Amino acid sequence: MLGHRLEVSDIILIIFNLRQSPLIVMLTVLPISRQNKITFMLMFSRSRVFSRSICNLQTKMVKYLGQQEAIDIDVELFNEYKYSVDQLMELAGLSCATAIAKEYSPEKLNNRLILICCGPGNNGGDGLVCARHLKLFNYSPVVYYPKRTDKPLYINLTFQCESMNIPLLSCLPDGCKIENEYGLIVDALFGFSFKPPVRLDFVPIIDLLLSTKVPIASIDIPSGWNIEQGEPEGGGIKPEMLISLTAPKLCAQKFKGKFHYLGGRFVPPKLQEKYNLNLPEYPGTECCVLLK
Ligand SMILES: NC(=O)C1=CN([C@@H]2O[C@H](COP(=O)(O)OP(=O)(O)OC[C@H]3O[C@@H](n4cnc5c(N)ncnc54)[C@H](O)[C@@H]3O)[C@@H](O)[C@H]2O)[C@H](O)CC1
Ligand SMILES: [K+]
Repeated sequence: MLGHRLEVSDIILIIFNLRQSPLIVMLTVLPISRQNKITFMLMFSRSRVFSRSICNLQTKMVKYLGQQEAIDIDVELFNEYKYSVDQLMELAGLSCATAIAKEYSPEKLNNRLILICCGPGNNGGDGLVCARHLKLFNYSPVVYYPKRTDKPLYINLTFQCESMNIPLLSCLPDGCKIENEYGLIVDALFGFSFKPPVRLDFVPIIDLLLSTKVPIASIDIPSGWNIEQGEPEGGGIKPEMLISLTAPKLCAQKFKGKFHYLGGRFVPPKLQEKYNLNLPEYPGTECCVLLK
């Protein structure tokens, strides 16, 4: 033990111990030889008290998922836990609308419009649900949904928006109109199944998100970002808000905007444990929680 060389990992362990143990703090100031001091610390760092402190630390850290892991959890929710897409999408979209309402009051938006940009997959579906709930919260959402899906779920979601007098734009408003009339853009273009680079038909809308000064709230993934690495080379969109769903994906570690929320409070405890998600506590009955 006395011959043990002090390595970086040991120093990190000792620092963690400082959080938990007055004994270690004492050791660092006691007038005993440096080598003995290190020996005591190393012994202690391998003790049960230490393991507990590391355990506490780990349970507090929410897990950031890789792309395949996010897909696996999704598949498991549907196949093993028998949820339907509609159920989860409704909860996901509601949590997005709720998080948005927490940070962007109608007064803060000067009662301006909210543009909801919806993509061809489930991320776009979350956007349609979010639009409907924002309308119920007394906002004025406008949907841009360029590549519609003809599955009944999407036909119904679109119909529900239309029947609530939410305008569905057939073409993208020009940049000037957006700056003047819109207070927020919701990016529901691509989620965790996105494979870069952005295909040609979505380049104009991504370009608009790249150049606009209107704040952007991205659902699950800032569209165009690599799910694991984050912003693409040459720069990507810079949302002010990110609402991660189920659990944040790795790219969320690179998010530098103001508000990072977690929504999609539907993961059964057994599934959370299986994937060590370490999800934060949702306050009371809230459907979203602020991570940063
Ligand atoms: N379990 C959950 O966490 C839930 C998440 N939800 C949301 O669903 C998305 C993931 O949905 P998915 O349909 O798998 O994929 P996307 O929405 O990301 O999009 C797929 C769609 O996009 C096209 N596409 C892919 N790459 C490109 C590209 N480079 N250029 C253009 N188009 C592209 C692809 O062809 C498909 O059409 C998740 O992020 C959450 O937002 C559920 O709502 C609830 C359960
Ligand atoms: K998105």
